[in-house]
Amino acid sequence: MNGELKKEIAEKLKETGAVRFGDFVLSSGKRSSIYIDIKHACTHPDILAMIAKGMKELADSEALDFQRIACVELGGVPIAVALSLETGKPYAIFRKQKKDYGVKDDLVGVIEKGDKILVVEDVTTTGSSALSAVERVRARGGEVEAVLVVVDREEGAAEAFREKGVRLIPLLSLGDLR
Ligand SMILES: O=P(O)(O)OC[C@H]1O[C@H](OP(=O)(O)OP(=O)(O)O)[C@H](O)[C@@H]1O
Ligand SMILES: O=C(O)c1cc(=O)[nH]c(=O)[nH]1
Repeated sequence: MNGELKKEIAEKLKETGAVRFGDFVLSSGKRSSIYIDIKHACTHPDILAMIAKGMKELADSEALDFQRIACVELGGVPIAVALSLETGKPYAIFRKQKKDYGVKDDLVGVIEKGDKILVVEDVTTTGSSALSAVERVRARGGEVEAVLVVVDREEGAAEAFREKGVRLIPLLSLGDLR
């Protein structure tokens, strides 16, 4: 991704109040004095469009080869949808929990055996949420090409993915937003 776009995204995130300071409990149970609210930022169409453009540029510059995009609800959803529009590639969403009515599945969309999948996520801290997508893609016979994340907090996710043989590619790191 070009350096200008990266800077522009970081500035926009700060301007819209996506970088919050306080006392936060994170999804993993860890505490933090900073919280990056990409879900909120993505409600602004100009920021969402920039994120999608940045992810497409990053995927192109890393020569990522994929047929589909996948994510876990909720944070990954607007990103997967926007990147799908930007690339023309279909997306799939893993529910946090399987529904016990209707189609009774944990997947919205399609993942075929042998498909190369790009997993997208809003924020990685431990990486646990995005890893659940990696595991579920693999369980369906898909191959994870990489995980693209808007902000990696650099708190262990890259190592966790490396152990699973997956590359974590961040648009931004926490340090870019302080
Ligand atoms: O890398 P991790 O330690 O898994 O933390 C990051 C995850 O936590 C947040 O989601 P959250 O669990 O708050 O759920 P939500 O998307 O439904 O708000 C965030 O959107 C990531 O998905
Ligand atoms: O780890 C988390 O839950 C988390 C951290 C953060 O900065 N932003 C977010 O949406 N989730």
